[in-house]
Amino acid sequence: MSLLPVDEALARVVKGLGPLPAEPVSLGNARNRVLAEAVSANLTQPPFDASAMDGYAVRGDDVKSLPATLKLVGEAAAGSGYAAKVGAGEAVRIFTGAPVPRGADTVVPQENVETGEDSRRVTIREAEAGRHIRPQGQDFHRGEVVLDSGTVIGPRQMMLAAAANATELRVRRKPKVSILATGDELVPPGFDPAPDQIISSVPYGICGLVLDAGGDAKVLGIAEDTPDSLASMIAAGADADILVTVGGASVGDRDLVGQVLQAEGMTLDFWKIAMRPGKPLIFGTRGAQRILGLPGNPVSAMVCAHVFLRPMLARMLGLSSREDVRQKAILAAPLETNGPRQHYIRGTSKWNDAGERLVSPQMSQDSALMAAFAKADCLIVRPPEAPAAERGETVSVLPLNL
Ligand SMILES: Nc1nc2c(c(=O)[nH]1)N[C@H]1C(S)=C(S)[C@@H](COP(=O)(O)OP(=O)(O)OC[C@H]3O[C@@H](n4cnc5c(N)ncnc54)[C@H](O)[C@@H]3O)O[C@H]1N2
Ligand code: MOO
Repeated sequence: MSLLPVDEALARVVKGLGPLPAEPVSLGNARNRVLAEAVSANLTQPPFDASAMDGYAVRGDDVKSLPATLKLVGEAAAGSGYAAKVGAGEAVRIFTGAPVPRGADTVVPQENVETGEDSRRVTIREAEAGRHIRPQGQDFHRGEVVLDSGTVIGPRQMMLAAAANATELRVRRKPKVSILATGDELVPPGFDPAPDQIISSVPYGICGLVLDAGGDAKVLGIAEDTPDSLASMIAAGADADILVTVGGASVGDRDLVGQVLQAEGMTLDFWKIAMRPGKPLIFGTRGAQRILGLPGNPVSAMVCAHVFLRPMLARMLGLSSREDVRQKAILAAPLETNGPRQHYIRGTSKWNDAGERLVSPQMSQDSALMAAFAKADCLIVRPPEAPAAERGETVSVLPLNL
């Protein structure tokens, strides 16, 4: 029986997933959240015609012929403007950010002005009428949409929202992902493993990926390889939007996850796909909950999370554009003919002078190798039965450092 192709599996995994409801968040906590509603400016910026230089505010008409000696009538500083109107033959000392006083239409930088012994007069040496003023509303106007719904809030967007005086934003609720490891050989990080035990590392990788993708991650712990232990831990993940299990997905006598998930109410959608690594992937639903049963091999689990879990989270956050971020790269070493499964080959890249990505497949593609995987920067995506590829050929890669 031929295995389910990756693209079809992906379509089934994201089917019916849409943006989660909106919730408020204070601006200081908004980093990496996704706007559920557009942000409109609550004020106009700059709120007044502002000086862009330290210098003198004058009337353009008065500096048509230079040098021009003008009467110094006052001062406009940032935060305290000059209340009166600048008249003919007058200049006002002004600082960057200060409101340009009425009557003036030009700021002359102080480098172009001479101040003599008489502190009531200044001589303008060089000037360009109309220069060095930031007009009111040059950045944005009150009521203008400054950030669209669906925008990911980064540092620049936080600054803009603050400038627009929006102190609370409406963002998508974070998708809740609970992560359950399974296997009698596993102990949590920080414990002393017995000779036949290893550290449960995969949940931390999945946790990091979920946080990076804008979700909320909860590591549930480690279930033993018994139906009872699995069932009670699966119950602990009932409130998650997505329950992720790690391990026990294959065909071994202790690989119980698929059966127990179904006994606990999961409707199985698929189990096993044409993917390498990641063949034993399980996917099903339990009410509104999505369940992803990842293979235990660390690289298999993480590659499946990149290919399936990230797009699920993107959909729930209203970020469909993040689903396929494949890029072109040039092979720096040849590749063999591919088998029947879509192969995600771990690769490392260099960039040539033309800015092209040159990718080398890592020596070993064993799906248990975490140290090599941590050094990889992309996955070379090889379709099923792809013919052998020569050095210099163009391939498609999925960047890992998203
Ligand atoms: N006879 C067959 N054997 C296997 C097949 C197969 O088709 N026929 N498929 C292989 C493939 S491909 C994969 S991938 C693995 C997946 O197996 P499971 O999902 O059942 O995973 P486990 O057996 O539980 O573990 C595999 C491996 O990963 C380690 N592991 C598990 N959980 C963690 C964790 N939380 N942190 C770190 N490492 C973990 C576990 O100790 C094993 O070494 O099956 C192949 N076998
Ligand atoms: O599919 Mo397994 O994930 O090849 O190692």
